[in-house]
Amino acid sequence: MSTPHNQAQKGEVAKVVLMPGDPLRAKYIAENFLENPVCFNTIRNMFGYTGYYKGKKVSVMGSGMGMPSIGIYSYELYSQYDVDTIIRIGSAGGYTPDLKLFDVTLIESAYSRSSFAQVQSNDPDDIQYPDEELCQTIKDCASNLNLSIKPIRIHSSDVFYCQDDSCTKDAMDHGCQAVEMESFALFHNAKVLHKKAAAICTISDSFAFEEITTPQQREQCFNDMMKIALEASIR
Ligand SMILES: O=P(O)(O)O[C@H]1O[C@H](CO)[C@@H](O)[C@H]1O
Ligand SMILES: O=c1cc[nH]c(=O)[nH]1
Repeated sequence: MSTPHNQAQKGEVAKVVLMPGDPLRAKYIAENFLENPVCFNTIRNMFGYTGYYKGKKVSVMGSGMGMPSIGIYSYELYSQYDVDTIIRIGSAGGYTPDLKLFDVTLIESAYSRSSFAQVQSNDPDDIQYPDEELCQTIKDCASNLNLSIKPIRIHSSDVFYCQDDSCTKDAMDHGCQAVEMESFALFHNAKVLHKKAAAICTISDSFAFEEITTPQQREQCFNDMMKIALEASIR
C-alpha cells in the first residue's frame, strides 16, 4: 500500500509518531536519537523514519508547514497506517515576554480562526484540545528529565506574514501566548478519528523582543523538546 503522499507499507510506521514541521528536523532526530533508523518516506522530501528508542519502535516524520499539510499527513497516518499517537514537536513564536528563546512549551489548547475543523467535519469549535492523559505523560517525562515545560494556549495561524497586528491581538485576547501553524488541525484530526495527539513547541522567536533562532538551530538544537517527546513516546 501507499498514499499519494506516503510510500510506507503498512507495518513500517510505529504506533507512535513524532512530527516536526521540518522534515530535516525529522531526519536529525532519526539519525541522532534512534537506533537502526529506516527511512519509509521520501515523497516530496517529507522524510519519515522508523527506528528504536530504548528498544521501543518509534517513528518520526515531517508534517510540512500549515494546517492543510499536517492535515493530510496526520489523517493518513491515523486512518491508513494504524498510528495511535502523534506528538507534534514544533517551533513557535512567543507573544509574551515571559517566553524566552528555547523555552519548551506544552500545548494545552489550540485557538484558531482557520476553517479546517469546520470544513473537515462541520466542527464549529475555534479551540481544539490535545489528549489529556498524553499531556500528563509529557509533563511527567519532562519532570523526570529535570527539564522545564510551560503549559500554554497556542494560536494556530493560517498566515505567517500578516499585514497588521489585528490577528495577533485577536489571538492574545483569546488567551494565546505563542503562535505556530499546525496544532489545531492535528488535535481536530485526532478527535474525529478517536486517536491521540499532543504538541510540544520550542520558542524560536518572539514578538516581544528582537532575538531569533537560525534555521540550523530550528533543525538541530531543540534537543530538550526532542528528549521529552522521545521519552513520552515509549511510555
Ligand atoms: O518548526 P515547525 O514545526 O515547522 O513549526 C513552525 O514553523 C513554521 C513556520 O516557520 C510553521 O510550520 C510553524 O508551525
Ligand atoms: O508559526 C510560527 C512559528 C514560529 N514563529 C512564528 O512567528 N510563527
